[in-house]
Amino acid sequence: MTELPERRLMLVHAHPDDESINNGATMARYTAEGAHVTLVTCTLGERGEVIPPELRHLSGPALGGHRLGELREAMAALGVTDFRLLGGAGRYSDSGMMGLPDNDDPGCFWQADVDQAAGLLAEVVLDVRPQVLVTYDDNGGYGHPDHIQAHRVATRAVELAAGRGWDVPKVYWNRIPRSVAEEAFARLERDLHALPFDKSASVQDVPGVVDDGRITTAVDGTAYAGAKAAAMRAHATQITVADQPYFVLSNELAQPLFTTEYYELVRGERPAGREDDLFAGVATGAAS
Ligand SMILES: CC(=O)N[C@H]1[C@@H](O[C@@H]2[C@H](O)[C@H](O)[C@@H](O)[C@H](O)[C@H]2O)O[C@H](CO)[C@@H](O)[C@@H]1O
Ligand SMILES: [Zn+2]
Repeated sequence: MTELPERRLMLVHAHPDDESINNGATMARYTAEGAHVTLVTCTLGERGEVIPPELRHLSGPALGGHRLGELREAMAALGVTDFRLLGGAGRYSDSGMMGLPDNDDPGCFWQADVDQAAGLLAEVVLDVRPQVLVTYDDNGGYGHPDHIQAHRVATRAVELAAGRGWDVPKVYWNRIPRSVAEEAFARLERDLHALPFDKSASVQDVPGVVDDGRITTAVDGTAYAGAKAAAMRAHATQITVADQPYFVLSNELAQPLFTTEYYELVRGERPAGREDDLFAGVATGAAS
């Protein structure tokens, strides 16, 4: 077995694109600093909408394979080489937005047996032995069934791995401090006229916004802003990125592109003040 670097970060996401939107700068920074970054994506996003008219023919079952290609391109932009589909490509399909009949598809992630899926993820945890794992909060950030399920499966996988030889020292949820979101949207209102977008989202539309007091960690990824934007652009069916740090999803509502990425520590000793490093306070060391 090859020896892994001393610092190992694992991220668990629902669809191809979530990793770049939420953690692109973090992934690029830690990869550049020599940490091992492992991404596990739970579905291929087969039920996504397609933004560019010239790609609209990809809507439907073929979209999953195309989005896997987008994911590969995004990982190349971030320098991440270890990215995996939970249970293998196509094991769990995209469940669609909450409340749609798609949620009842027996093969979709929302219908997955959580313990079974967590067992598959625990195998990856035991393989990588991360000191840090990042996922969504219990509402999946914004209530999408695949995001909620990713939270549940990741949380259960950490429990299973702890009983099988690897206790993940730190688990974080993706967050954005309310004051930062409000300031960014105020700036967006001033900049909107110069953007290729007509409408702006609002703070309430952004996943994971919480009061500043819940934020434990801010990772400054400013130096990796270009890599994050390139990774988001790689997901061209889902995201349109402006020349300035703003983007839209298929709902065409502009929102800020953050290059300082924020987290809430939910497993591990909560720091007295705000951390600037996900690995703060953990013993690191090679794993083999
Ligand atoms: C960022 C994210 O989680 N995207 C999901 C989401 O896509 C949204 C959905 O199509 C919604 O109807 C649109 O208004 C919104 O703009 C989209 O971002 O859900 C998709 C279907 O489950 C999923 O494929 C996509 O990755
Ligand atoms: Zn998603």
